[in-house]
Amino acid sequence: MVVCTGQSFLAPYKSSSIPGLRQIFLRHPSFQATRFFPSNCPLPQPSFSQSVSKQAASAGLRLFNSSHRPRNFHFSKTSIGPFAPVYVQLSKPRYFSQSAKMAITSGSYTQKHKVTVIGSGNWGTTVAKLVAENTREHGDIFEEDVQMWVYEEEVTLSKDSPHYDESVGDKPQKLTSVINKYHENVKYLPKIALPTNVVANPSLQDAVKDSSILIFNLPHEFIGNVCKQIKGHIPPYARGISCIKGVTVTDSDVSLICEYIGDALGIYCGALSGANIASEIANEEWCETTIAYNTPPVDEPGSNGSAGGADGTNGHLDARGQISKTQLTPVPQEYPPLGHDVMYKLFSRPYFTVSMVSDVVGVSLGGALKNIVAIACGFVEGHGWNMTAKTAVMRRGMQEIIAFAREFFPDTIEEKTFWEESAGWGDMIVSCTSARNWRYSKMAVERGVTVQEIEKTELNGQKLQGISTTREVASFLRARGVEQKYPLFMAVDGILDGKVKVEDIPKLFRK
Ligand SMILES: NC(=O)C1=CN([C@@H]2O[C@H](COP(=O)(O)OP(=O)(O)OC[C@H]3O[C@@H](n4cnc5c(N)ncnc54)[C@H](O)[C@@H]3O)[C@@H](O)[C@H]2O)C=CC1
Ligand SMILES: O=C(CO)COP(=O)(O)O
Repeated sequence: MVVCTGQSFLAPYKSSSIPGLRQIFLRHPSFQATRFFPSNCPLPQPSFSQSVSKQAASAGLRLFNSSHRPRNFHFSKTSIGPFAPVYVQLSKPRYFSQSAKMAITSGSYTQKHKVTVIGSGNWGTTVAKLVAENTREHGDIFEEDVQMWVYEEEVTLSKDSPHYDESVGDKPQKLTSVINKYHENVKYLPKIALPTNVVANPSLQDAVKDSSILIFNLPHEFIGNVCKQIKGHIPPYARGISCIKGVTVTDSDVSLICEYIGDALGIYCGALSGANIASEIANEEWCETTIAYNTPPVDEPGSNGSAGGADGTNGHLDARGQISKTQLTPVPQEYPPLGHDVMYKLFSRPYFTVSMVSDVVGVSLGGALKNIVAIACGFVEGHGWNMTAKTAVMRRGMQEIIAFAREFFPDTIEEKTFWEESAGWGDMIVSCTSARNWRYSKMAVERGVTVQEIEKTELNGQKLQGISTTREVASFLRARGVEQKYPLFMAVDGILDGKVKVEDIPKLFRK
């Protein structure tokens, strides 16, 4: 970590002093936001950019807005004075660098990361499986066993189940006992063998105890209650990844699930989202995903936990580019440093290609809002229209997702995430052609019943996130008086309510 002040901040970065340094990236929200500059700042906002550009040129460095940075490159965050973060790109991504590998494999860390997956539905169990394969493979970084918290329920194994036991008969059994005995989640991910180091645990507090990495993977409507239960039972330095597709709204505000988790628990939490159908990935069919993780400055190697902002915070920015209210406790130095390289090792599998980025807004909103569009596609197809109508819905839907991101996260949104990442168009396409929200809303229209009824009768406990997300987003937009800007989102809400007909959708777009 290099912290510099005033106009001379580029000097330590000269290529001669840091081998491999060629480019510097400024993270634009902070760059533009005068609030990060104290009143005695010698660099007034308008001239700041020019001044920095000139210095960069004279130092032989290229200077970019951070939204232009290439994919898959690691950026370490440092500060211009105590105010604005800067991303410094070394010529190689860090998780490919020899020194980083050596540091992790040399046995210099006395602690390993313990990993807990919170949730065990269709996707939760699939992620527990792939993560457990990796904790086995990277025994130098992670504890081998992966805890998987299971919302306990009873299941009955039928006579044709390979696990049917005459002595138990058709007596109900606890789902956790069945998972731990047969290494299969017979209810939410049947017929998939789980690694034996996935340990199903019905106690949330016991499952998260001492875990430095928490993977949140359950329907978004349950996250509030789960956070309440685990608050105070996790290490203060824990870090999270949310695989949840949804948002949290009140009438006045919308927040990303990963931010909601971070604020509720006092930790940093990133987001994983992509074109990911759990059953296909569980069968090890190839797919891609996107992980957005903004390594907090306190976790940067060499920061010694003291990457302080001007106001006594530890320099971490929230999803709107403002200094976060959450005061983070650094991951202790006894653990391998928790940044892109470790997260990559935890999730990447030969059949699960991971792209690491730092745009938590794009990744989270893409994953949440495409579920509304998937429901619209199901309605349209159930009505009897085909690919051209669905394409119109997808295009309109993506327009509304981007409009939403621009309206509510104007300082931080990196629109290229929607175009270039699996969490953007990739997820839109798969969700509108083969995922549950699409499939079951199509079925609802075909059968002339509501999607809510189909969820109850056909999904065996699984949830359609698109129903609640549509409701929440529509009510938020209405409360803000901006619903006319989002005709497709509002139409889906109207159809769910029985107030709008599917065949009326095209009328919404006539000028
Ligand atoms: N299934 C998939 O292919 C994918 C799902 N996702 C996302 O992953 C998240 C989790 O979804 P799935 O794993 O598919 O879940 P699911 O829909 O398969 O299962 C529902 C889960 O909710 C749990 N549950 C029920 N009542 C509960 C309560 N009161 N408190 C806590 N948990 C309760 C059930 O035990 C079960 O584990 C969602 O946000 C979804 O959008 C993301 C990518 C792929
Ligand atoms: O998010 C998903 C695909 O990327 C899964 O969506 P469903 O919840 O509609 O199955």
